[in-house]
Amino acid sequence: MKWKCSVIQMDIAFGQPERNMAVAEQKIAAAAADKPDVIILPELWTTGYDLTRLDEIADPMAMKTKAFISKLARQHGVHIIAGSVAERQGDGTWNTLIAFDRRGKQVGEYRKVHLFRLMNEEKYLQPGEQMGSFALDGIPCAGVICYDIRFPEWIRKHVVAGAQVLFVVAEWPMPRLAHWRHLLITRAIENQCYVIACNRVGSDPDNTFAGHSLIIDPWGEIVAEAGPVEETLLAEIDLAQVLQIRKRIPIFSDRRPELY
Ligand SMILES: O=C(O)CCC(=O)C(=O)O
Repeated sequence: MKWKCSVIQMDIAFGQPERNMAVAEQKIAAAAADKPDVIILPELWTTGYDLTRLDEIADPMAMKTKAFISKLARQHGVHIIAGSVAERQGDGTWNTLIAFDRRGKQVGEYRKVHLFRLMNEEKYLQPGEQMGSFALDGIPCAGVICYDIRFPEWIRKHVVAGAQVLFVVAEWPMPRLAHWRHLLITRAIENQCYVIACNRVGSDPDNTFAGHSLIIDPWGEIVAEAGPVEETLLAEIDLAQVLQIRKRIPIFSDRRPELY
């Protein structure tokens, strides 16, 4: 099976969900003209890192964002990994990835497990406790968020559970661009999976973000890479490559987890 993937590397207006949703709607419609199978948005694309105003701007149970993305997925007949949104529930807020299939059915929901202290996430957000596994067209996938890629054991757990495609949504700052690229390439090689990573661009009051969204094959080769400004990255991936590479170097039969 082949998938055409559109990675929407967008700027995000700080703390302005209505405006960001209107921009995303236009970008999704423009991307849909190329008839992709999957569209992916970045982390916290409705609010950005406006953490001190989350009480006001987070989406209760992510209901509004879910209804909005479900409609767009159905309308354009495309799977949408709708980045992550600030999801309010009770007294807590989570940084939550949501995934919809091309019929508009929600197939995945993942609350960021590793909160990033350097950007004060732990002061304003609750950590998730569950894995981010889901399936699209019968292909096992996983979705993780930004800082999560620094935890190889967390990604490995998803791959051991079956994931062949790893979606990464991020607001990764420019000063650590080299880490972003090396970590993503390494996660693809060591897990023999596709990595489809969407980062934002632009700035907020504290950070400038790196862009450089990436599509990486299970051999670790870069299929497509964006630059540091807004763009929609489009590339086709051949999912058969995952099993071919896993057969050629059978790390999942050779690993010795009883010793680790
Ligand atoms: O790990 C990093 O350097 C960046 C992580 C990050 O920006 C995030 O998780 O939001």
